[in-house]
Amino acid sequence: MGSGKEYKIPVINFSEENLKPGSDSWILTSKQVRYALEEYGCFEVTYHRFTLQLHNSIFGATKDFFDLPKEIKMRKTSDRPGALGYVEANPTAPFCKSTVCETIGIDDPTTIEGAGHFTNIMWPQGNDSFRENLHSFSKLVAELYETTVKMVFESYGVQDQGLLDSFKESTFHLFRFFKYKALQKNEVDVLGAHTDCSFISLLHQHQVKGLHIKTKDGQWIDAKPSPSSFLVLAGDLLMAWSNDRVHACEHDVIIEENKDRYSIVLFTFIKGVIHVPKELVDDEHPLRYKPIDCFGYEVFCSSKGSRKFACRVKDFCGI
Ligand SMILES: O=C(O)CCC(=O)C(=O)O
Ligand SMILES: [Fe+2]
Repeated sequence: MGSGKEYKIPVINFSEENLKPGSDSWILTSKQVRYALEEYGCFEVTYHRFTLQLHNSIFGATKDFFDLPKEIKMRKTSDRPGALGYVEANPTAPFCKSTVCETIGIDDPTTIEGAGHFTNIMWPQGNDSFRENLHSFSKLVAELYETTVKMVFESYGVQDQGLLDSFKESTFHLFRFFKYKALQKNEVDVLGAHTDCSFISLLHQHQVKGLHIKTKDGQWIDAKPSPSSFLVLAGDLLMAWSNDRVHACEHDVIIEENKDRYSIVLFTFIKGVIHVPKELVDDEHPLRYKPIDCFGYEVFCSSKGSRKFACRVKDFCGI
């Protein structure tokens, strides 16, 4: 089939040793990250600080949320333009084509205030364990994001520490829990192939498989769930920032099992405008994108009516 090449999503270990900036193993790991993002638009990352206990407690919290009555889940939690809170299976909705999926968006879960704000709306009487799980888990995933960004900057020779710091300070985190209700036998449910409009998305699945990744030459490969790893996916904004060096990862969720499937995604955006760094523009790679208003792009994507809109980022800000 295709080129006959056997594809496997690259696995990269963010061990303590590999994460010492400047060390040989840091440089090697950064090269692996860049290669994976350019060739696959994604990689699987194992992280020494991520324990089985954290995996179990965050999915416990996810289930607690979805067990709430629908009228509570539907409460408004954000005034941000373009924010989508609770979304239920609706094959005509731009965001959720699946017939069995429900999902909730949580703004800013890495701050105590953000985690507390969401928790208090859903549980006005308080739910300390939910708030704690949400906050500690999302902070850990944000560490993976920050390390990935630092490695990407360095591996492209973007040395401006001010630029890196301002990226870090202006990152906006949007967390999403997903539940796909168990299917009846012989049914198949599909979310719809798409790339994310984020800068980077970090995804974690619970037991039931479903995520598929499309390779550059059009083959689909399974991204199997693992309790100890995350998938790091390049979104449209990273592709644009890299002046098309990084490949935005096209993916889909296809469910074939008659068990509930849970997944969690941390979508990261940059508040404000980003531009292609000068280090990534040369004769071979002329500038392909105008400066990008990241939230404007998110609103543009959700207003398009379809997640399949081809190469949305080029329509939004391509040159
Ligand atoms: O449920 C999943 O595993 C992924 C969901 C997804 O790709 C998305 O919402 O962008
Ligand atoms: Fe996605």
